[in-house]
Parts: sequence; C-alpha cells; structure tokens
Amino acid sequence: MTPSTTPLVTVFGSLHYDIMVDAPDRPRKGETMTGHAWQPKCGGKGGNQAVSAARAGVCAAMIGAVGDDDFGKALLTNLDCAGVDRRFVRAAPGVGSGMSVAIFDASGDYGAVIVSGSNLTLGEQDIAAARTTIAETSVLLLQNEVPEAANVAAARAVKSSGGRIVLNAAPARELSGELIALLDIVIVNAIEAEFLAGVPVVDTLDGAAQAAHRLVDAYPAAIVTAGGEGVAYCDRTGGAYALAGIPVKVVSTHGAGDEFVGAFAAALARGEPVQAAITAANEAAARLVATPEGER
Ligand SMILES: Nc1ncnc2c1ncn2[C@@H]1O[C@H](COP(=O)(O)OP(=O)(O)OP(=O)(O)O)[C@@H](O)[C@H]1O
Repeated sequence: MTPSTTPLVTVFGSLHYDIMVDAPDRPRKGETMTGHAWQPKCGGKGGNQAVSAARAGVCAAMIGAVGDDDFGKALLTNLDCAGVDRRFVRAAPGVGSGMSVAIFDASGDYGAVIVSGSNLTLGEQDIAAARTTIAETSVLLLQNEVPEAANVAAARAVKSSGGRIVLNAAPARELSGELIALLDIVIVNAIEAEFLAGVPVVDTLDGAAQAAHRLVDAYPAAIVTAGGEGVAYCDRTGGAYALAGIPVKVVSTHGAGDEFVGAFAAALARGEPVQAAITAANEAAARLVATPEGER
C-alpha cells in the first residue's frame, strides 16, 4: 500500500474521567485524611495524548470507548473542545466510563487508582469501524490501558497502510512478541523502562540513556523520559542522543508524560526527524508542567 502523506495522528486508547484531590499527604493503608480541594479533569493516557497532538497543530483522531453516563459525555465534550476527531469514540452500553482518582500531596507528587470500565470493551470491531481513518494515519499512538489484542489489531491495520507505530508502554505490563514486532518506537519513563529492561534504572539522564540502549535489544527504537532530568533516545541503526530537561518553575507534573508523547507524535507526523520531534516534545512537556491545571 502507498504510505500516507496526511499528517494525521491517530490515538487508539483510553479515556478516563479523573478526579484530582489535593491533600496534605498521600494516605497510608487504613488512614482516612481530610483533603483541601478536588477538581475533575478529562484524561486517560489516550485522551490526553490526542489532545496534546491536536494542541501541537496536527489533525488528531481518537478511537476509543466511553460509558453511557455523564462522565462519558464530559469526555466527548472535552475531545470536541480540543479539536480532536472523535467520530470513532463510541458509547459502550451498560458499562461505566473509565475513571481515576489521583491524590496530590503538598509537594505536587501524586498516587492514583484507575478503573478501566468502558476502555476494556475496545477490540477489533473498533478498528474495522475506523478503517478510513486508519488508512490515512501517519502515526498511531498506543498505550497499555486497553486490551493488548486490540492494540495488536490497531497496529497491524496501520502498519499495513504505511503508518508508523509508537507505543507509550504505560502503565508497565508484559507485551506480546506480536505487538513488539509491529512497533517502530517505544516510549517509557524510568519505572516502565525498569520493567521492560528487567534491570534497575536510575532516574537521571545517564540512567535513561543506559536504559534506552538496553531496550533496543528488543525494540527498534526507544525513548526513555526522566522527568526534569531530561530524555534519552537510542535506535538499532546507531542513533543515540540525550537531551537535558528544560528548567522551569514546576506547578504540577501530572500529565507530563502524555504531553510529551502527543507532541512527539505530532512532530513525527509532520515529517520532522526523530531528534527534532524529541526536542519539540521536551519543550511542550516543560511548558505543561509550568502551567496551572486550570489553564491547560
Ligand atoms: N520538572 C520538569 N521540568 C521540565 N520538564 C519536565 C519536568 N518533569 C517532566 N518534564 C517533561 O516531561 C517529560 C515526561 O516526564 P516524565 O519522565 O516524568 O514522564 P511520566 O512519568 O510519564 O510523567 P507523568 O507524571 O505524566 O506520569 C520529560 O521527559 C520532560 O520533557
């Protein structure tokens, strides 16, 4: 098939309605504490990355599933407001929307619980329904919040029409050889790199570089992010570089990884070389962590 020339990022993945709670600390087992405030936010790694790609100026399409509930309606409205094509996000009858609760402590760090809900209904039928979008896709973005078999079906369909496949392997889980064989680039943070590489990864630029180098034993190319320390890249053709984090006044790091991944895919879809795409993503993610949640 002829490779697509349309700069279209298609995200096949999760949509969660997030409830973010500000608390003095994260509760320990058995502890109930009083928080200061809470805010709702539309998220899910898939939804966040689609919004990020649209913000970076390319056409972004989302394939996903929400519940037939108020959270689902809010998730669809959020995609509309961001200019994401969500014709292939369907409502799953009788299943609740995906949702999460994240508790932020005074330092801005957080812990979260996710309920996948409607996201687990995604499957080959969703890929078949979106075949026109799939055929025009330059870059397909996947994450680990939907069934692996569905990710494989999406990757296979986009690959056969000439698009590139980028997996943000988050949260960490075992990947099948079938999925790995379809990937062009894997993007992970230090924790996920540790899981995939099977060795401890130090959350420094040097640690990220070593992890990226190790990951190319199994993946054609790997990007390892290390928060404010920076990001490292390595591929099987000998390409390797590391980029320091951009010093900013951090307001919240929530969603930094998704902003990085969406901006990276957008730059790649526009035809920028990988190194330039990583630079653009590093800048976009630094801007995000310096921006208050309500202004994003
Ligand atoms: N403190 C920071 N200062 C500047 N840039 C940052 C900072 N934290 C994160 N970033 C940017 O965001 C990217 C992703 O951050 P990180 O490695 O923490 O991903 P993550 O753990 O997936 O994030 P998340 O908190 O969304 O789960 C980094 O590579 C960097 O570009």
